[in-house]
Amino acid sequence: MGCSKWRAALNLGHLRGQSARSVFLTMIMLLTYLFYCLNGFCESLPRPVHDQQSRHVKAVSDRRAASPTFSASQTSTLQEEPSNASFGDAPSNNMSISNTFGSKKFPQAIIIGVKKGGTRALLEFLRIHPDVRAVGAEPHFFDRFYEKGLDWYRNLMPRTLEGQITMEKTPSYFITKEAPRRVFSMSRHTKLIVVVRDPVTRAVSDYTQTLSKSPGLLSFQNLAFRNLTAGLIDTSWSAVRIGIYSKHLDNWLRFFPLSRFLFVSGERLVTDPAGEMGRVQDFLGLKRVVTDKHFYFNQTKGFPCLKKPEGSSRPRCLGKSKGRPHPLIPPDVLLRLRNFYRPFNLKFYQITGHNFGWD
Ligand SMILES: Nc1ncnc2c1ncn2[C@@H]1O[C@H](COP(=O)(O)OS(=O)(=O)O)[C@@H](OP(=O)(O)O)[C@H]1O
Repeated sequence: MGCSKWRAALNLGHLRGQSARSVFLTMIMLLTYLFYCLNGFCESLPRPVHDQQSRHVKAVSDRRAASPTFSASQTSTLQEEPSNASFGDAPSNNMSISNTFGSKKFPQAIIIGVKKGGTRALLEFLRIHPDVRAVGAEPHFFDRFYEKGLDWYRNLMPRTLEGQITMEKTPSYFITKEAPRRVFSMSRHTKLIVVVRDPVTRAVSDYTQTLSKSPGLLSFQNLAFRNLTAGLIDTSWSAVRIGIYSKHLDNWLRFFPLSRFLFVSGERLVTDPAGEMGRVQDFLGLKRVVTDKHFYFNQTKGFPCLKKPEGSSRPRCLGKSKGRPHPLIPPDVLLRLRNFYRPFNLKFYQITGHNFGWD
């Protein structure tokens, strides 16, 4: 009898010991996760900018607690210093808000345009690269939110580790008059990427987007022409104006040398994404990690898609608003528009030293 009681007691003790061990292990796991999150590693997925704005308040208090350390993590070409100290409380160099797991830095490279050029595709393709970290949403700092200040802007950026490049894309920067001066003030060394696409197709794509939001919109030709019978193009319509690339580029060239730009062909980004990504990675001083192994052509979508996008192990194409069918525009309307753009295109080819083949 004594023996069986002891055996039962021993079994129970064994069970209690096991459950205590699993509670202990769970606690350890929870604590590790908590520590991991506190250090910003739960933030790897892109958040809407507004969400990030609300976190700004917390970040300001974080910053007060953390002593800023100069980031020696970047290579010499990518290490930046804002050249203009006139921004009220703006930092005098790219001091980083650092912790053990990286720090937030100003972007060393920005995709500044053009709207409907293929900017989202380029950013998503770049994000596969382990040395690139980018904001998912468009920050619109240099056009809409400039008064919020550089600290606000930097705080939107993801944390980067040594050797990683911070990036963002906001296609409207390319046509914003004040943007070149503002970007220059942040850093004269910022690398500028412009994805350009045939301005006629781009205009139709732009129109398609507006039409999807306002179904009662006037026809393309009604908006594109000041006088339809005389064939006078309405350059005040943004869908037309954005495509005058040479004019917008002139504005940027007053601040940045041509060597600071990379012009990516929106057409080649579709027909040869790996080839175009090779040029982009070279320009950014990155190892050519993103190659043809990362892409496959999705027949249904009619566009290249990623085999393994950032943070996922499954293939993924861009959303429905990217690569959607365009309404049919009368050929004579397109021809007139093409004739309108020709001299501007030629000037653009001349400046950039690259014939994009739109004419
Ligand atoms: N891989 C892939 N998948 C889908 N779409 C692709 C891709 N590569 C380039 N494109 C072209 O990108 C066009 C949208 O350009 P943007 O991303 O610059 O648009 S936006 O300015 O951010 O709204 C979009 O324009 P539309 O075809 O008019 O929808 C596409 O032609």
